[in-house]
Amino acid sequence: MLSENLVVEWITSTLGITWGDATVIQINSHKRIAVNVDAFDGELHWPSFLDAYSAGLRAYRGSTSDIIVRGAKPLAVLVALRVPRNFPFETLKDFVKGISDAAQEFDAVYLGGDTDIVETDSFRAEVVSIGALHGEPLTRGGARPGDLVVAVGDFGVSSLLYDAIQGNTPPLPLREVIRTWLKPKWPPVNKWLENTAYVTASIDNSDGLALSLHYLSENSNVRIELDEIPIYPPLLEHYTEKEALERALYLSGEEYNFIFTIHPKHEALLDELNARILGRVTTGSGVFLKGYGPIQKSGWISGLGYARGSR
Ligand SMILES: Nc1ncnc2c1ncn2[C@@H]1O[C@H](COP(=O)(O)OP(=O)(O)OP(=O)(O)O)[C@@H](O)[C@H]1O
Ligand SMILES: Cc1ncc(C[n+]2csc(CCOP(=O)(O)O)c2C)c(N)n1
Ligand SMILES: [Mg+2]
Repeated sequence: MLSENLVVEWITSTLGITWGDATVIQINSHKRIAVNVDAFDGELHWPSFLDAYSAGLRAYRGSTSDIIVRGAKPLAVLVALRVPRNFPFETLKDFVKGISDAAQEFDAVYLGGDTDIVETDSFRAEVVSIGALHGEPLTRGGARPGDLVVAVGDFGVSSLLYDAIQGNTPPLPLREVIRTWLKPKWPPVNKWLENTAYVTASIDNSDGLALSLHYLSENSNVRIELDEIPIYPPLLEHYTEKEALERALYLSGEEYNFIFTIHPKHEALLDELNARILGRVTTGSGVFLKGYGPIQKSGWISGLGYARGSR
């Protein structure tokens, strides 16, 4: 049986592709662009509570998050669509408007794309996001001992939402949870782009907090020691503290929180970036939380669901 990590490990090692968020292309000695493609799949990324317009916003932001987290300013987007023949046209229009409006927030141009109409009932959009780099591109590999580990927003919204729609929680103000889930937890983007020179490493939380922290730790060859996790407060109302913590760590993908590292002499910037200190980078390996111990390398792996990662 196939899983994302099995396939991606084979492709990247066979073709010599560097594992990471968006890829960077050097245009000439002083110009670089960042490019990312991300699929928005009707089965995997479009839960029933999501209206078509919001799905379009998310499809754009899911792809564009990867270029912003590398320090690039969004410039343009291309979208390939695979649409079932019996798909409601109005729903499709709303989806495309969502993408277009999300791009407009950054003055990014919707340049073009491709459309296939198919007989099956599976909808899919591939979103290519292109951005301009004005400084050095950020990677997952630049964290150094002594740096602060920081993040924007709370973790675990997805876990609460998926449990609630399956009827596994007591009734909750779902609208509010969905609104929080829809918002990418990025720093104010202009402030972020002005200050990427002070950031040493970065990643966005698409596959869960624990996996994201392990990727930072492994790529930077450092140990991460955390003092606290910003848990989405409603989780603490519905689960025990340990359960809420583990949900935030291991079941928290698709939230797009920016997680990054920064030298402590730039701590004053954190307010402007809406970021909170979770802990510190030290020498060694692994990810640890005070009072909890080692954090497992576990999160969302396509094909396995929420599972332990090998990579
Ligand atoms: N089909 C593919 N061909 C070539 N490279 C791929 C393919 N699928 C994934 N990769 C590469 O593998 C790495 C991991 O991919 P993945 O999609 O998990 O990136 P990510 O940024 O972690 O994901 P997300 O879309 O959740 O933000 C990336 O460097 C990506 O470019
Ligand atoms: C029913 C249900 N359960 C769980 C999830 C969670 N989920 C789906 S894709 C993904 C990671 C981001 O995708 P990608 O890595 O492809 O960008 C996550 C966390 C869901 N959407 N629906
Ligand atoms: Mg990513």
